[in-house]
Amino acid sequence: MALMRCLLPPGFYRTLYNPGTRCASSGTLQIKDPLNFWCGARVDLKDVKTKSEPVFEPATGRVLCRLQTCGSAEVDAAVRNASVAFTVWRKLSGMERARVMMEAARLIEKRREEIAEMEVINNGKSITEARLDVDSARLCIEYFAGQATTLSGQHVQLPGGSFAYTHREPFGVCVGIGAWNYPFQIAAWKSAPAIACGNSMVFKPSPLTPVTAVLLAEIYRQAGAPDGLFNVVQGGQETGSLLCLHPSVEKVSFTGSVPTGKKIMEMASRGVKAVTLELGGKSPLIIFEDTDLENAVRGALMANFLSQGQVCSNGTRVFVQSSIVPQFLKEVVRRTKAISIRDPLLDETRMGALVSKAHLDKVLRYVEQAKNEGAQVLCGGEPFSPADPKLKDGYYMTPCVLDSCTDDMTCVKEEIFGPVMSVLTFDTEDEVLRRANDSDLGLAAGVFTKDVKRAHRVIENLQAGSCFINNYNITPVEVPFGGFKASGIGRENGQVTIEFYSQLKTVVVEMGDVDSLF
Ligand SMILES: NC(=O)c1ccc[n+]([C@@H]2O[C@H](COP(=O)([O-])OP(=O)(O)OC[C@H]3O[C@@H](n4cnc5c(N)ncnc54)[C@H](O)[C@@H]3O)[C@@H](O)[C@H]2O)c1
Repeated sequence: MALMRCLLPPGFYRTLYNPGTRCASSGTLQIKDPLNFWCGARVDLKDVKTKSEPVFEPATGRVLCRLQTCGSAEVDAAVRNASVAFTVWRKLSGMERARVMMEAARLIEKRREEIAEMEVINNGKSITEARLDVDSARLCIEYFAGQATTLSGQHVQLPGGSFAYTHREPFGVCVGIGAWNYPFQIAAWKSAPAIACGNSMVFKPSPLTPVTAVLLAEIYRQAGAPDGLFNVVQGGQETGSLLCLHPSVEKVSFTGSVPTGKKIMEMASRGVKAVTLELGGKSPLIIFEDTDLENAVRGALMANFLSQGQVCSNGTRVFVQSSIVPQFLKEVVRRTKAISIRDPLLDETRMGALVSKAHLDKVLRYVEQAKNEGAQVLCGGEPFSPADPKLKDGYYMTPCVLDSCTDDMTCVKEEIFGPVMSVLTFDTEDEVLRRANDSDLGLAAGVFTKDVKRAHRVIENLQAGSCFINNYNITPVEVPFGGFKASGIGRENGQVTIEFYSQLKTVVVEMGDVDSLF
């Protein structure tokens, strides 16, 4: 196995993460920086005139490090490095690529706890969820390692013994741009299909959560990937734009909000580059009166409160059939009030901190606006200070259930991206379908009912890319994930994703003479 070839002198790393002294409590863990990575190593920009900005630990509000953001020279260096890696990587067989990917998956498993802890201190989610995110990243890399070995084309017989064949080729340098809610997982969900197909990647995490993508870069490198196969450049909008507009970039895969997705598409269109867009949602969850109420309540909680409600596919418009509304609300509120909000690094914590102070304030404003527009707060929706004094400056709020919601309210129309469930009542199937589809977004949807015919009929008529029957927010890596309407273009995970990270070449082979008209 190749050791990481560090092009920088020792001593560039400021605070070394030391598992020997690990103390799983917020406010104590240190991150290792710098966080940029290309040429097979972390790159320190401290001598380069570059912008820097603070990175916070949401659980405590403490500054974790200062982020060194990349300008055009750094983006260009990373893209050039990725171009060089591409020339090597594309020539490997699927089996050879798979071997590196499987080794990366093994290293992720070995470092699971460390990666999960880094995710927690940078994102604020509970360690239990962060571990599952790391597992999802590993599984995705394993899955696409398998896909790499099966990439194949089609043989088409033509008249006179002539024939054609097709095969899938990589694009070249792909750019990945990530959101802050699943930092490590997004980096894996984008890089795994990309490199399985023979591409290289330059990845830009959100500036709010820059810490863990670089761990993935180190892991790929340690697993034997060539220098430059997976690079990390840090920064915000400006760095992202430089990546999208770079002439050597062939494809952009983006996860984030709808307004940014539109800008990405516009920039990519200038170079007629392929795009994958994984954007926002305002998804409906429909609960019929014949449902198993216990499961429906569990489903509604999973659809709203994972990752402090900061999940794109969340079913935040919960439509409940009139006859079961009282029982449903009673049980949902009881369980929501019982959610344990504590230090996210503790195993027993079920809800941690929101990603930033600004985002917390935005979510709280949505709750205020909902009240002003006539919604009734059944529980939560307030800033929260956990008992532990070191968490007093963290970004916590109590999970909120809103009743008496109507379709025209802002909380029902806009993606809040926080722990806020809006409950709406309905009477008939036709009515709920019309209301559920009344959105520009179409990421996900769910239905709870014991009637199997109704379940399929409703799903068939829902305008959403990722649908669930009698469960919610289940995302196995074997299953494609992505949205309809303004929620996106393309898919992540599942076999079909190979099509979004490769291009089809057709070759026509003449076995006879050329039949010329001239
Ligand atoms: N569909 C999905 O799979 C999925 C998954 C996670 C999050 N999301 C969505 O992401 C959003 C929350 O994430 P966010 O706040 O980080 O989104 P965002 O759109 O603000 O930012 C996403 C990324 O884009 C970068 N960026 C911003 N402006 C850019 C520009 N002009 N050019 C290039 N890059 C630019 C940011 O730095 C960040 O890395 C929510 O809407 C959520 O639904 C979708």
